[in-house]
Amino acid sequence: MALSSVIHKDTRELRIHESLDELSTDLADYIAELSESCVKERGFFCIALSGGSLVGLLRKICEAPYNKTVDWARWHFFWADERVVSKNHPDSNYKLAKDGILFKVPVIPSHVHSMNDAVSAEAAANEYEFTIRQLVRTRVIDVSEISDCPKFDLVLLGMGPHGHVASLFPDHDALNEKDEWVTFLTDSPNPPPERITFTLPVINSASHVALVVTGENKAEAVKSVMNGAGTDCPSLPAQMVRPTSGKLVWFLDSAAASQLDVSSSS
Ligand SMILES: O=C(O)[C@H](O)[C@@H](O)[C@H](O)[C@H](O)COP(=O)(O)O
Repeated sequence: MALSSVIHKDTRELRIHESLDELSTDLADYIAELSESCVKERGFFCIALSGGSLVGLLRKICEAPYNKTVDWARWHFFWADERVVSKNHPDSNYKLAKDGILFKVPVIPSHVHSMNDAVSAEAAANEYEFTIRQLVRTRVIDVSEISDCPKFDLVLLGMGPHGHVASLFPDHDALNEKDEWVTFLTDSPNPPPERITFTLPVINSASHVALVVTGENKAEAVKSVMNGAGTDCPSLPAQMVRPTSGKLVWFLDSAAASQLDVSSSS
């Protein structure tokens, strides 16, 4: 598989691909390797998904050889964010993952930790945090040595054209949430207005975070994030994603990377 270029920007790794097919294969390789090492080390692989184009780019991990070689029975699925709609609604991130991934590979139904769609956003957020707390207590989910936050093995995020990640939008109060692991919003600038989301402390406590960003309309935000200094940048939530002790990888296509200076590529 031809990896177009790998760039290191301080602690971030950028993997830039000429085609979406290459990107999807590299993403599958990356996740399969991570799953293997986490299962060997801890017996589980805890992965949190977001919505959007990311899910389509996970298609290769559902195909040969990964559909047979990955130890799916050890996977636990979570959502980094969810829209407050019923699970069979076209806007549901659970439905997106169910149709795009969960139907295609041998997952264990009790390992699929989706959010409750039958209660209010607030109740569903509280319930989800409670579920995560139980799984931290039993060490299905690892715990951060630095905070008492859950340490997901992998949090997969997309990024909106204005730099939002999960359901953390530019200049929104949810970016300031330091105590809760899961929060909710009723005024999302993108429809639907009600959403549930991991908070930044949880995202930044993960042992691996991958941002999967494609398309020309993301190029400017990608450039701003890469050139921005510091993480105190509520106008650009993606810049606030900097795992405390974990690894951060950006999977980009050449359109999303088109405004970057790639002269330092290796
Ligand atoms: O439910 C959501 O809205 C998503 O989790 C959101 O954070 C998404 O990942 C970005 O908006 C990027 O989406 P695209 O890749 O489709 O642009």
